[in-house]
Amino acid sequence: MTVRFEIETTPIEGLLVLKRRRITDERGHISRLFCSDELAEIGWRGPVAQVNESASRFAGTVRGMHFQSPPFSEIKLVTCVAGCILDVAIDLRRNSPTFLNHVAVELSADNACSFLIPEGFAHGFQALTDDVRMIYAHSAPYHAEAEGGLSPTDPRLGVAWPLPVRHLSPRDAGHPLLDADYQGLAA
Ligand SMILES: Cc1cn([C@H]2C[C@H](O)[C@@H](COP(=O)(O)OP(=O)(O)O[C@H]3O[C@H](C)C(=O)[C@H](O)[C@H]3O)O2)c(=O)[nH]c1=O
Repeated sequence: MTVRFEIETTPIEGLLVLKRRRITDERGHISRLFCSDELAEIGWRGPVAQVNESASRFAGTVRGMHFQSPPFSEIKLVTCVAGCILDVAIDLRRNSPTFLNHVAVELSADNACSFLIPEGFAHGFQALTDDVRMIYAHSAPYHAEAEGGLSPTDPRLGVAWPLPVRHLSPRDAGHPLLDADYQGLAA
């Protein structure tokens, strides 16, 4: 039973939305971004290997769709601490009944929600406001050689970005479209 988070399931097994319970007083509030005890109950095995933060200056910016291949597959806990984004996770697990399906959730500083994304998923987001700030907890360290990416505008993925896609990095703009026999990631 989690105390610090309300857990919301999604149509994809293992992919969860965590709403942080805030402790408020006249000064403002405090909430827990990560809790190993509580997250162990819902799939986060092992330590936090790395925490990243990123800033996206302009609404419309899309970053993604990124993943690390085995043996560096990672669980991600994605949190928006300023502004608002549409966050998207795509199931790349080779034998999953929801293979290549995705879930999109709005994360914002105001709604206090984070996205818990298991191993075997690609992740990306679109900034819906200017001046978005993100915090990521990763269960595995960054390994550039294991990094992979899918095109965020691949029609086969069918992600409905709310705003015109802007400010893609050259790398993200260059991800190839999926070919018909794409097999996804092994467990
Ligand atoms: C993630 C990472 C990146 N880098 C280097 C690699 C590039 O030279 C540079 C920018 O990386 P990238 O363009 O992948 O950054 P984002 O597009 O913000 O990617 C991030 O946002 C998407 C949505 C994600 O899901 C990724 O997990 C996360 O990496 O930082 C590092 O040195 N260490 C790291 O841990």
